[in-house]
Amino acid sequence: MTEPLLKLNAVCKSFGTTDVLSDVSLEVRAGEVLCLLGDNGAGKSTLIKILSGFHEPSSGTMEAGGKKVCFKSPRDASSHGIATVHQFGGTFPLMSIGRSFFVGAEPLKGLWPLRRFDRKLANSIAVREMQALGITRITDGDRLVGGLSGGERQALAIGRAVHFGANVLILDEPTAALGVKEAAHVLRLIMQARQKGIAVVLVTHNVTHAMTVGDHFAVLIRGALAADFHKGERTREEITDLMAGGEAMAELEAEIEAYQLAHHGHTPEPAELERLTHDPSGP
Ligand SMILES: Nc1ncnc2c1ncn2[C@@H]1O[C@H](COP(=O)(O)OP(=O)(O)OP(=O)(O)O)[C@@H](O)[C@H]1O
Repeated sequence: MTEPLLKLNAVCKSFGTTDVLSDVSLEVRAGEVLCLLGDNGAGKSTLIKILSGFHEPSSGTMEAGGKKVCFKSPRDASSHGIATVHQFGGTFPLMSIGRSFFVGAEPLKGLWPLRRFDRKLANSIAVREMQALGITRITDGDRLVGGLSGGERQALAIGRAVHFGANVLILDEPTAALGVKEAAHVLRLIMQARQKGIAVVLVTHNVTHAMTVGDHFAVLIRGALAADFHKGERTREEITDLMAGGEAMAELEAEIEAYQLAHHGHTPEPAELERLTHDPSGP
């Protein structure tokens, strides 16, 4: 088996007195899609912010390419080939496709002091990369990003990451808010990235999407790694149950059963049920 491209060893993260991640150990390898699953507030975003250099772990260590790393900023993470694409592609609506593709790494032309942005080159590369990802409708790099569909924006962001040599691609809910066809296209882009040997970390709430492209699955429940398994090791029902906090439902069922036993078979009244369902750790 290949060396993991990214590895977390017993990572914990707290904000003040709030413990958000506890003792998370996880790895992702080249050419693998790791799906990070979990209910709202489980800690998925916090985990990917650690992987992408937005947050430092409170304790625990991280390795990239077999070497211990400590990312102080997103720039540190990107210098190790880690690219993060945020939910809406993280692109700038009022920028052109060519500008947005090269933001921070603009190709220049002309001699100093007249060096300036090479719009034609930027546009042609951006359009070529998008077309290579199957977005053949885009032929004009001067078009504004704001006029692209959600799937096209994802393609722009993924194309950009691949063009700049990412070896780990972190995608935060890339199919949320997309129609069925667009979501399918984004899933195809993920498969293309995997075929190129890129490690993909995919955050999603959608079990179907995860099961379609995932090789490796990690489920977070209240900041802890509740399950870490590979394709074929769990059924869809088991994954759905884990994601929906199946253990919380099992606890509630046990509490209702105990109530019925203690109250001669009566089911709890609505007020009592509310008291039972109230999760003291909730908001
Ligand atoms: N900067 C912060 N300061 C304090 N608490 C935070 C901070 N960031 C996140 N949290 C808390 O950490 C917990 C996990 O949040 P996180 O955003 O990582 O969850 P998530 O799994 O990504 O949720 P969702 O699916 O809803 O996006 C939440 O209870 C959240 O309120």
